[in-house]
Amino acid sequence: MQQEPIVDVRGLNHWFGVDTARRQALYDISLTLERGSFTILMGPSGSGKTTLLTLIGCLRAVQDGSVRLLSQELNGAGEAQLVAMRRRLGFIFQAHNLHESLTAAQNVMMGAQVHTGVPDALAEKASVHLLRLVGLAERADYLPANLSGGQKQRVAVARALVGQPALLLADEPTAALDKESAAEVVDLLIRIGKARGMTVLLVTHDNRILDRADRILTLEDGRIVRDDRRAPA
Ligand SMILES: Nc1ncnc2c1ncn2[C@@H]1O[C@H](COP(=O)(O)OP(=O)(O)OP(=O)(O)O)[C@@H](O)[C@H]1O
Repeated sequence: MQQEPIVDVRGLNHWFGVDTARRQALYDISLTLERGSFTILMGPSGSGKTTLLTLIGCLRAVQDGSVRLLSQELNGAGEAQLVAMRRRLGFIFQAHNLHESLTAAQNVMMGAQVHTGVPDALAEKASVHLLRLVGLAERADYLPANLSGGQKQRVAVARALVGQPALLLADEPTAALDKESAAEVVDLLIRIGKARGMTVLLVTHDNRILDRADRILTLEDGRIVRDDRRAPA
């Protein structure tokens, strides 16, 4: 039996503003994301990438069309359902958004606690494991101020993964990184994503990482204008 996709978007439209200021940002978007796939969403500034990512990520309400996420319809979902769905996702943003007063391990632990309300001892164990996975076991007790940009983003990756999300949404996660750190972060996401069967949707302008995706979706003026797939490496 064919598994339902992790994300199934049909005929999605979205508008911002009211009255004469009302502007359509997305037009009739349809796409599916299969389990374990790594998809890059690219396109010029203002083309609607973040809007689409935030709709799929339950960070804004669906106005028109259908978004099915982990087999649940988001159009018409109440705030409580959206909050519950968000807990099942992982997010990484351009700014790592780490708490400066907490160590790397504590930042990752917070991710575990927000997601699952698991006991401290278990959350700590999971955090240590994740930091090892992203190559930062030695720096678990460092504050963010004492980590490089790439290391901070790797902590953010660990934090996003600690809740074992089925879907990871990343918005420009490599924009602030040098070439080597950007490649490291993307390779980590791919390696861990494949190992866990996690689906990744990554918004980027960063041409340096395009060749790593299974699939590249291109948005222009709120429409998907290209859908390039390549055989997994
Ligand atoms: N909160 C908002 N209020 C009004 N208009 C918005 C809002 N957010 C986005 N828009 C508009 O919707 C369109 C799509 O924006 P969006 O941020 O999704 O594009 P993007 O492709 O992610 O751009 P960038 O690469 O610059 O981040 C743009 O025209 C933008 O001005």
